[in-house]
Amino acid sequence: MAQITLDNLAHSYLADPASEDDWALKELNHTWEDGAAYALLGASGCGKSTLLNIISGLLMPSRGRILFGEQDVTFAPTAERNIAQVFQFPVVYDTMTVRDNLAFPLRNRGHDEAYVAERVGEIARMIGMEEVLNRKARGLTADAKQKISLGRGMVRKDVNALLFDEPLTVIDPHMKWELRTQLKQLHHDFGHTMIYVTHDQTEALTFADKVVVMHDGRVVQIGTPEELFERPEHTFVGYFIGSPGMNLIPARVEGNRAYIDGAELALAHGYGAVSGRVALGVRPEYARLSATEGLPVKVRRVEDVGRHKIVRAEFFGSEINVIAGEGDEIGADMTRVAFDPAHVNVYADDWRVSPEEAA
Ligand SMILES: Nc1ncnc2c1ncn2[C@@H]1O[C@H](COP(=O)(O)OP(=O)(O)OP(=O)(O)O)[C@@H](O)[C@H]1O
Repeated sequence: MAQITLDNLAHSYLADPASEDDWALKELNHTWEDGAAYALLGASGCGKSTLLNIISGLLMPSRGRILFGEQDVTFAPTAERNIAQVFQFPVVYDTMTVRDNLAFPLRNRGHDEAYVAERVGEIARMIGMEEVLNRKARGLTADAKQKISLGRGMVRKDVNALLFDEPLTVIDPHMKWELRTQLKQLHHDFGHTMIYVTHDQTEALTFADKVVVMHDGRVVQIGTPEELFERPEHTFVGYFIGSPGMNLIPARVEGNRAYIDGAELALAHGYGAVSGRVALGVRPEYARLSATEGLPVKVRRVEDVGRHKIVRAEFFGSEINVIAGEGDEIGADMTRVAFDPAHVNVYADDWRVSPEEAA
């Protein structure tokens, strides 16, 4: 297992990049801790595969270095990096049995048969394939084959890192949850450094210790699921994570006051002079409708989604979402919305502004 350091890393697919937009991966400095589980999360085209391919050695970066531990592997081929990879679609040997597929990476490294048998047994148990170890992979469902790919990716204990590129794409929805849970358990048991690429926030948040959120070729935040929820560093994180995402309310901020179209709101913290395109970010979970308190709002629609209600409303000409409890009555007198001040974030030009006392 190794710590992975990305040092001034950047990549452009163009020979002669001129503007910011020409960089598929904008400059990135970060150390991925040894043994941690990371998810790389972002919308299609944001640069996830570019970063993963640089880490795996399929792509040489235009700038910067990548280190595994102390070793500079920037220009080392994939085979020399000692990593295991699991891709979107299963990569299995159809003519081999499930057992031989799982054993392949170990035999390849010259492990003795006793160790191979023990380890294959352990992995088969974890992916629930003990009963089919002697079957040929041919004829198994796509789900089962992808489980073999996952098992094969995890069979070696001595890899520097395990890289997953949207590995649950072909998995039946009802099995996704189960496999994700198993992966988390495997990570817990074996302590591999894992990097898991996905555009699905649920996958990212349930799998990872730390989520790396990418937007437009840039890493906009690296944080625990809780940090991403409570303190999105960029409006994209607020919008992309959460269902519905964070409300963004254009405002003017002076000290510990915010002004929305002339209406005044007290903030929990003081801010310096905030300039640029300023907005308040409030998650729907931290907004509540009231008959007496808060600023005026017009309820447009209430969606009952089972565990809670999503209220779609109009607030100073824009849409605002509020999450209400399952049993909450949304009466006609609910014409105000109040925010929990401790959970209001301030943004300037899309980046979160730190409160003065915390700066
Ligand atoms: N081989 C390539 N040549 C030129 N441009 C590329 C190449 N591969 C990717 N790009 C561009 O680089 C940007 C980042 O793409 P990348 O595939 O890394 O994103 P992604 O987040 O992995 O997307 P997806 O989830 O759709 O795979 C995109 O604008 C894409 O069009």
